[in-house]
Order: sequence, then C-alpha cells, then structure tokens
Amino acid sequence: MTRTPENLTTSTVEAWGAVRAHRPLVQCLTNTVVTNFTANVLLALGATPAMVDLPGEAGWFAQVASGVLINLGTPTQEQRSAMREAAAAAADAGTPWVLDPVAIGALPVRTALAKELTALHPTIVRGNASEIIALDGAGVGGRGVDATDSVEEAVAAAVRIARRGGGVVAVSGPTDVVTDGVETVRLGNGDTLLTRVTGGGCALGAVMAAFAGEEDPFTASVAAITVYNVAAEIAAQSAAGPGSFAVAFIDALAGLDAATLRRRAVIS
Ligand SMILES: Nc1ncnc2c1ncn2[C@@H]1O[C@H](COP(=O)(O)OP(=O)(O)OP(=O)(O)O)[C@@H](O)[C@H]1O
Ligand SMILES: Cc1ncsc1CCO
Repeated sequence: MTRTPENLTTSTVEAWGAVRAHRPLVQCLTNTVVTNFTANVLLALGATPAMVDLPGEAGWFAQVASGVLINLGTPTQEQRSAMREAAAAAADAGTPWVLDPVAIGALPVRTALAKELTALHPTIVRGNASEIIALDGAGVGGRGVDATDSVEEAVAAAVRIARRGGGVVAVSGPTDVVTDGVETVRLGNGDTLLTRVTGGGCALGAVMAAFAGEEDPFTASVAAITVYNVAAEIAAQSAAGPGSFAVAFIDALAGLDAATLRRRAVIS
C-alpha cells in the first residue's frame, strides 16, 4: 500500500486494533526514572509490559518478546551488558527492537553505547532532535534529556541514520517526524503537557516497540506516535496541570476508540 496520509491513517487504526487484540509482550530495558509510568502506559494501550533487564535473562527474553525497548536513560554497567545481550538476541531472533538514545551527545558512556547498538541495526530509533543529531555524529546533545537543536537539522540527521542502516528513525517534538531514509512523514498531534511529565518520550519508545510487533517499522512508528499523541490531546482537555495530565493520559489511552483516533489523526 502506498504511504498516503489517508492510507497511513487507516493503517494506524488497524495497527491499534491489532495491539488491542494481541496484547503484545513488550520487553523494556529502560531507565529507573520512568519504569513505572512506562509499564502503566503499555497496560493502558492494551500491551503486556515486562521489565526484564538482567544479564542472563535479557537475551533469552528478547527471543520470545513481541518487541523490545532499549532506553539509555540510566544505563548502569549491569544494564549495559543486558542491553548488548538483548539487542544481539533480538536481531538473531527477528524480534523488532527500538533504541531510545536518551541524553546522548555530551555524555560519553551512553553516546558510545548508542553508536555500538546502532551498528546492530535497531528496527526503530526514537529520540528528540538533540539526540538524533548526536547519534548522527554532528551535535553535542544540548542540555541532556531535553531537545535543543532545530527540527530540520534533526530530520536531515534522521534520514542519514536511516540510510546507513539504522532502521526507521523517529524524531519527537512539536511535530513528530518519521523517516526510513526514503520517505518522510510529519505527525501533527500531541500536547506540550507531554514534555512536563518525566517519561513523555521514554514511554513513547515502549509504545513503538508494542506496535513494531504488529506492523512494519514505518507504519508501526506512525501508528504508535499518532495513538500516543491523540491520547495526550484528549487528556490535556481535562488536565489541571502535569500531575492530573499524567493520570488523564493513561485513562485516555485506555479509553481510546477507533472513530476518535481516525477523526483526530493528523498525518502529512
Ligand atoms: N511542543 C509540543 N507540542 C505537542 N507535543 C509535543 C511537543 N513537544 C513534544 N511533544 C510530544 O511529546 C512526546 C515526547 O517528545 P519529546 O520530544 O518531549 O521527547 P523526549 O525529549 O525524548 O522526552 P523525555 O522527557 O522522555 O526524554 C512526543 O509524543 C511528542 O510528540
Ligand atoms: C530525568 C531523566 N534522567 C535520566 S533518564 C530521565 C527520564 C527522562 O528521559
């Protein structure tokens, strides 16, 4: 199917239905800040979270999971070993895996690890503009976990990473961008409140891993971001601030319906 906005909207609704029906098992090797939020977001989506990040277990589990998230937010030495194990096993078993290179650029340990893991061909790379520019080798990663670089610079970096075999690359921000190095789409949903709760980007990576078990990486990325950001818009309507937004966001993800998703999706 050609990737027109209309077809991608239809694929998004279908992929969301598939996630709901199949409850994909999503293995998360993620940071200590966002672990609980990420598990609750996956449950609300209709997926099955499993935070399996021990060496000796992570590789085996990656062979049976539907999708794997490797998020570099707080990468202890033990977790780094488990990440290498999981990425290699996922690649061997054909399990789709998402790399979220949190705060790379200025921080040397995770930057080297992100480049090492990218060489193992992640199915999807997800990051904010600073992180994608740093992964491409150009930027210095801004101020850590927040994006500071320009979107167009990041899109060019994302295209280069994808063309080098780094998978489908998604850049988050006011407009989200997904590219496979050939085609690039822009996704217009979302709300700034997502940037006022920790894990707004990290939990999105887990949702992308859930969709990657159901769809090709490009369609999965578009669908995951659109579902996530439509739920954020619905939640923002009733939120008094970041605290109630986080709760309303989980409720909105759980209560989403196909007609609302189709009507609100902004894909171009
Ligand atoms: N200005 C904005 N308006 C609407 N939505 C936004 C805006 N900025 C970011 N988002 C949304 O917030 C989510 C997280 O994106 P963001 O770029 O903040 O990730 P991040 O910096 O990696 O997050 P984290 O805090 O987890 O490291 C995405 O779904 C994105 O679409
Ligand atoms: C705040 C923070 N620090 C390391 S990981 C993380 C979660 C958002 O990326």
